[in-house]
Formats: sequence, C-alpha cells, structure tokens
Amino acid sequence: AFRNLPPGPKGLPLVGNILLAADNDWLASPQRKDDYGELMYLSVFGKGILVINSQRVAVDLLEKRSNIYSDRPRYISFNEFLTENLTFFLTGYGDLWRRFRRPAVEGFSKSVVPDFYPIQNREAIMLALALVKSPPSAKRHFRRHAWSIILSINYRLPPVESEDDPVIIGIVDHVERLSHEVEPGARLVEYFPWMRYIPSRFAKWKRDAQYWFVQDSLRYERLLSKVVDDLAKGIDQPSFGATLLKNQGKYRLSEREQAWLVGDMLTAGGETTSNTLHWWLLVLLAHPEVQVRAQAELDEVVGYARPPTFADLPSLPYIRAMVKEVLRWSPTVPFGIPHTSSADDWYEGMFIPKGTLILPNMRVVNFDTAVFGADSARFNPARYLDEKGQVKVVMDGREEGHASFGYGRRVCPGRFVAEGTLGIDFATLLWALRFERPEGAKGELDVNTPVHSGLVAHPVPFEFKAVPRFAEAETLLKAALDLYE
Ligand code: HEM
Repeated sequence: AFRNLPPGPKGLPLVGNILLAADNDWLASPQRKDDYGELMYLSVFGKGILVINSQRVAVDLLEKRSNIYSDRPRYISFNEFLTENLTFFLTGYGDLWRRFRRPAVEGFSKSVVPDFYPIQNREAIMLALALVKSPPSAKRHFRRHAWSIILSINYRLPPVESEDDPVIIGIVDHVERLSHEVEPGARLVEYFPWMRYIPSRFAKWKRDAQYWFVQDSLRYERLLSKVVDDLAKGIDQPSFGATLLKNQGKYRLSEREQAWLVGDMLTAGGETTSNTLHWWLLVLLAHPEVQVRAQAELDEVVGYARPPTFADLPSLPYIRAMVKEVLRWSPTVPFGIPHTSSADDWYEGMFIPKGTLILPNMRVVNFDTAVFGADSARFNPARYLDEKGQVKVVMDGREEGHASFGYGRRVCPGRFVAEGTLGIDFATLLWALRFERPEGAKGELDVNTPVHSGLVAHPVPFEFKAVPRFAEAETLLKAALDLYE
C-alpha cells in the first residue's frame, strides 16, 4: 500500500540536541502547527520523529492506543551497558517497566503523598529563609531545595545543607552521564550495532559504561541501605524506600532493581521541580499583578500570625491555579520524555512506522488558542478560576489542565508530589516575601528564551530581590521551622 507519512519539513536546521537533533525552539513554535498541522513528521539521520501538535492527537495515539505507543527509544550503550535498563523513565515497555511502574504509582499516589507534607512544608520554610539571606543565586537555592525534598521523601535523609553536598553532586553527575549517553552521535555503536560485541578491553566506551554502571548501582544501593538499617532499628517513617522494602513480596524487584527504582525517582524528580520553580520566579517578576493578587488571597486566608501549611491550600484557589498555570506556561520539559511506537500504525490516512520517536509538543499543546483563548501565551493563573473564584477544569477530561506531565501509561507518576511542592512553596514564599527586580536591573526580563539542556529547558539567568513583606515574617518562619526539628 502507498505509505503516506504525516507532513513535515524537508531540510532541517540541525543542531546537536538530545534525542532529536533538530532545533528545539523551531520545533516548539506555535507556527509549526500552522505550517504542518497536528502531526508533523521529521526524518533525522534516517530516524523517524513524529511531533504531536495537539491534545486531540496526543490523546488518540498516546492514550487510546497506548498498547503500541508506550515504549521508549532504545540505545545500545545506554540500555545494555550504562544502565542495564534500570533507568525507569527510559526503560522499554515490558516486564521490568511494569514491575517499576506499579510501586512508583502506588508510592506517590494521591492518597500517599500527604505523608510527605511535613517534609515539603519544612523545606518551603527553609527556602523562604534562604532567599531573604542570599538572593542572587535563585537557581542554587531551588536546586538544593528540590533535591533535599526528594532525598527525604525517598530515604528520610535530613535536609541537605548545600547544593555542593556530595550526595547531590553524585546524583547530578549521574543525570549528566545519562543525558550525554543518548545525545545523537555520542556513541558510534548506535550506528554500527555489531560494535557491541567488541570486548571491553578494546572499547573504552564500553569499559566506561560498565564501570559507571557499577558505581551508580553502588551509590543507590548505599542510599537505600540507610532505610534498611532504619527499619531494622524499628525506625519506620513513611518514605518511598520503606514502601518498597516493606512490600518486596508484592513488587517482585531484586535488591539492585529496588535501589535503582528509588534512585530513578530521585533523578526524575529533582531538576524538573527546581527548574519549574525557577521559571515561576521569572514569570512572577514579569507579572507584578499576579503577585499582588496571590498575596491578597494569602492575607485574607492565612493572615500574618503564622506561615501557611498544607491545610490552607484548599482555601487558596488562586495559589492552586498558579500551580497549574506555571506547569502549563513553563517550558521545563518542552517535549516530554519521548515515547516510541512498537508497531506500524495508521492514523487518519497517515502512516506511522514502527520505531518512530514520538514527541508531544508541550508548548504548542499548552498554548492552543482553541482551548486557552487568544491570550494563551500570557501567564495568567486566573484562567483556571470560575466566576465564583474556584478552580475549574479547563482541558476536557484532564484535571490538571495542561499537558506537561505527559500521557497514557507513561504519565508522570511524580505529579502529585510535584504539585504539592509547588503549592506549598508558592504559598510560603509569597506569604513571607515580595519579589522584585533590583534597582537598576537592565533591560526587559526575558521570559521567551529557554536554554535547552538534555530534556529540560532553563530560563536565562536574571536578577531579583526578596524583601520580607512585614517585620515579623522571618521570626515567624523560624518559629514554624522549629516545629519540624
Ligand atoms: C514539575 C515537575 C515535573 C514535571 C514537569 C514532570 C514531567 C514529566 C513528563 C513530561 C514525563 C513523561 C511522561 C510521558 O512519557 O508521557 C514524566 C515522567 C516521569 N516522571 Fe515526572 N515530572 C515532574 C516531577 C516529577 C517528580 C517529582 C518525580 C518523582 C518523584 C517524577 C518522576 C517521573 C518518572 C519516574 C517518570 C517516568 C514514568 C515512565 O516512564 O513510566 N517526576 N515526568
């Protein structure tokens, strides 16, 4: 039969980027949907890439046909040697993924995440105190904060004091190794698969990958052994590690698989969260009216006698709407984590070959004017509120109201914990502090230039100032922090 591929550009501006090798900003422009429609097909180095430009098609393929759209791209050096398939978010669709997925979903479900509120609440207060003291490096504060939260959630470790903590450095190195390994052109073996059989003493890439697999396994095994020791001593505080260890019979994971799964939830949950916070601060500075409205809500609901807690969030609809709006608006994970099709498929007369890399174009879907209106590119939390000021469902059948957590069987299992962190952070930071641009800051704030690195995109660095909103704010934060010591 005639194979009618979806439309797409012929020559492409090629830039070496993780997994896709095409210019990210060009791909993420709303113009692409006007040019090519809801499905856009590119061929890069002989590899087919389908970019999905609408919620309708993303749901049709990645959710309604999830049996053949839930795989991930496979790499020889990455999957076989560097990680032995143990990186949950990049592992193929099969038995191991299923054994990882169930505990991840259950361990971070809506009903379990309240166990982690005390950790998130304490960390929100620590973040507010840190931002008053040394504002210039927001990124460092956000990163320390996000890693510290997920380390406590996974292992019940005490808060890490600095972004330069050796545990964080080890994890960040690991994340960088992962993204480097899957960069197009990084490993010749991807183009000449027979090279996988070269003995490692003749192949440095293989030797290195095997070496790091052992090191990374040891790191995550060591971290989890702390929870093993705690449980042996009768210390049983809720953590993802403890959930796994206490349900070994149910989850059927080997010790090494357990250690990697907890490590994977760590690597998936750190930079995504801290980067979203960084975009939030930037867009907040660009929209002073949003800050004023959030603070009016906080003053009315929480008052000035104590910082907010999770118990306040149900009465803070504007803050909760802001969580949705930041996730919708921010370009943190602009193409999600790629899916791969595991069988030939036809969709509305178009052919999608087996093995096609599938990228949901998050910014295009999240800025769809048919769903979000003509002002879809504007940061405006109020779009998620109804006439009574309550949070409303904006996107059909999708409670979170945006595409940023991905789709189908691969949808982000960390989404409830991520929403909790963002909610309590926004409430606590805006209760205590007013964020401003410093006097004499030059030029316009640049909210439109994501700096891509691996699967995530960062804002260009910017300056800000955090000013306590009232005299007792700091004292009250410190007093509240003592409750968690
Ligand atoms: C703002 C924060 C976050 C954003 C924007 C985000 C976004 C995403 C996206 C787009 C995907 C891909 C879904 C797909 O393939 O369709 C994903 C997957 C995943 N996320 Fe998140 N995430 C966030 C926070 C977290 C946190 C805090 C954790 C861990 C606690 C986490 C763990 C994971 C894991 C393990 C996967 C892979 C699931 C699989 O392959 O089956 N994420 N996330």
